[in-house]
Order: sequence, then C-alpha cells, then structure tokens
Amino acid sequence: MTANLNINYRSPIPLGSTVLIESTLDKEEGKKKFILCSVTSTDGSRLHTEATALFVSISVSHLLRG
Ligand SMILES: CCCCCCCC(=O)SCCNC(=O)CCNC(=O)[C@H](O)C(C)(C)COP(=O)(O)OP(=O)(O)OC[C@H]1O[C@@H](n2cnc3c(N)ncnc32)[C@H](O)[C@@H]1OP(=O)(O)O
Repeated sequence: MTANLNINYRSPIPLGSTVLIESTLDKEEGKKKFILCSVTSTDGSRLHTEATALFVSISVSHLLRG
C-alpha cells in the first residue's frame, strides 16, 4: 500500500516522446519498502522526473477495515 509518494518534475516531457522509466528498491525495513524512480530521455541525457515512494505491506483485513 502506498504510504508516501514524492514527485519532482524537473523538465517537461514533449508530447509523443518515448521515455525511460527506472525504478529500484532503495531499502527494505520490515514491512516498509523504499522505492526510487526516475523518468529520463531514452539516452539518459535529460532528467524529466524523480520520485521516491514508501510502500507498506498490509494484510487483507487492513483493506476490509476501510
Ligand atoms: C493516475 C492514477 C494515480 C494513482 C496514484 C496511486 C495512488 C495510490 O497509491 S492509492 C493508495 C493510497 N494509499 C492509501 O490509501 C494508504 C492509506 N494509509 C494506510 O492505509 C495506512 O496508513 C498504511 C497502510 C500506509 C500504514 O498503516 P499501518 O499498516 O497501520 O502501518 P503503521 O504502523 O502506521 O506504519 C508502519 C510503518 O510505516 C511508517 N509509515 C506509515 N506511513 C508513513 C508515511 N506516510 N511516511 C513515512 N512513514 C510512514 C510508520 O512510521 C511505521 O514505521 P516503523 O515500522 O518503522 O515504526
């Protein structure tokens, strides 16, 4: 489940362009997973977007609790 999501938009993405999206597991602490993500031009020369996210593992009962 997404607990936190931060997105920095560094440069616009031209309409119709192809981009490279990379995401990696930065670290894992118990039920917390910290993810890094970037969106760049396909040759990697232009950074469009950087993001970090925290995902927390949940049980099905967490969803049912609402
Ligand atoms: C175009 C479409 C775009 C779609 C965008 C996608 C949008 C989505 O992802 S939709 C989902 C949005 N997310 C939600 O609705 C989640 C709502 N929140 C929750 O359900 C709960 O707060 C949940 C599951 C994240 C955490 O609850 P719970 O399982 O009880 O864990 P809890 O005990 O509070 O915290 C666990 C650990 O995470 C940490 N933690 C929890 N939330 C955060 C947070 N926001 N920031 C930092 N740390 C956090 C706690 O500090 C704790 O750390 P530690 O174990 O070291 O003490």
